[in-house]
Amino acid sequence: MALLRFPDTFKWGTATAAYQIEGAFDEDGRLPSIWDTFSKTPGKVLHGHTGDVACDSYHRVDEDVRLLKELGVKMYRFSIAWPRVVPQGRGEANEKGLTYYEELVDKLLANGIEPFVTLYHWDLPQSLQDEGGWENRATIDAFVAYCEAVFNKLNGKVKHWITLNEPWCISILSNYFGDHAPGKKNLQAALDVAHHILVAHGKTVRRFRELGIAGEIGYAPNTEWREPYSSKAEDVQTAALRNAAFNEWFLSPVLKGEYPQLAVDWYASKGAHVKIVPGDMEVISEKIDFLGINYYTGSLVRHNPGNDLYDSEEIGSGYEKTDFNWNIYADGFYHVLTWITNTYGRIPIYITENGACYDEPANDTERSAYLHKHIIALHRALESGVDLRGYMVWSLMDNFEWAFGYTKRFGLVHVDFETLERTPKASYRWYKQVIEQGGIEI
Ligand SMILES: N=NNCCOCCOc1ccc(-c2cn(C[C@@H]3NC[C@@H](O)[C@H]3O)nn2)cc1
Repeated sequence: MALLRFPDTFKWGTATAAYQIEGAFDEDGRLPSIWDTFSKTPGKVLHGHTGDVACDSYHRVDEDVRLLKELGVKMYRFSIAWPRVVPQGRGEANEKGLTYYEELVDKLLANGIEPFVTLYHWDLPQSLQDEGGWENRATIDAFVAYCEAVFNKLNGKVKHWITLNEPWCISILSNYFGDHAPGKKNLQAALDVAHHILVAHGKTVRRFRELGIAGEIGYAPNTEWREPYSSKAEDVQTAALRNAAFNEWFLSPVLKGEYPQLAVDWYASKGAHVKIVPGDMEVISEKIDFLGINYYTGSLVRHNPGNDLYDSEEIGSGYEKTDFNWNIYADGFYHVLTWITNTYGRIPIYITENGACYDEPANDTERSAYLHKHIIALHRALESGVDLRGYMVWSLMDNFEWAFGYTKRFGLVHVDFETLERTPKASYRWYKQVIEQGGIEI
């Protein structure tokens, strides 16, 4: 057996998000988010599950920090709930909300764990949604003001900041497919949301620099990798379109100041357009310090007119799948990372999410096998010149997996949602060893 070692500077971590783990949905001044509304709307979330209690992490900071310490991670990515910090969405900040996060950060630092903060992980204050949410450009400045309140509270303690998590999910999944909050099914609305969150990202980066906040700022798009089923022109074109619409749509505006023309033209053929105000693209492409990349899956695709928004069909057969019914496609991880570097130039990259859903604890060796495959792909990318700085497993613990509620388990730690008891899984022990040895056996 050989050890695939990562550089000593490479940071191993894990990740969670506020609405998925905190609970305490109405405590200490928190007001509803769009996910409180969505999860309480019949038929939106499996079994009517909500984030009211979740993993009760709001009340179990010491227990969760202990799990992180024992795991041996050097960084922990979590998100800050806007509805706790500025409950009305704009206006007065809630000191109890800010203090909760300061205490969490202090406990992480006291345990030698670097906090990696996500400012927006989907929990938009409902009061802003009542005014149009991200479809309304006014929400952009509300977001910048919320971020400024957090920057000022945690400046000097938090050194890595992420503006948005998975802009594709925030915009397309939530406003075209309607699977996530607020559950709209309108392509123009989805493109409006996508553009406004990108402007909000850029304005926040600009404010971060103006305020002279310590540390680095980036953002975390989710990526997938689509390969053409055949060398037929229509299949090659379809794969290019899927990669443009999923990956480039949220990378090119930030890293090149332009939308991918292939997808712009495709959406125009569907009657949808990006409403760019002069100056927007310069704001969106305000230089970032690092890129967070989330990767889970990919597939072959082929041309299939009318099958979906992109006249495409994903080929699922022939791949092992996780319990999320996603292909296990580790080569796609290598391809997307090298493609990013070749397309946009060398930029520091943290893997801000990679992980697998296996619902039965007995299948947890499958989770370790998934991680093993993807860490090999990561090492290949590193060896190929990708500037990889760290890797965070999604997720530290089983949690509220959005429209699937508590039925889909991504955690290294099992959570009994009746008792809230945490139990490290075999994959927790496997990952602990990876961290200790700084790499994996092959
Ligand atoms: N109605 N038709 N729908 C068709 C459209 O579905 C096609 C694809 O849908 C998707 C795509 C991607 C996801 C997803 C989930 N995670 C895991 C979370 N990441 C952030 C963190 O919070 C984790 O929980 N990352 N990505 C979900 C659904």
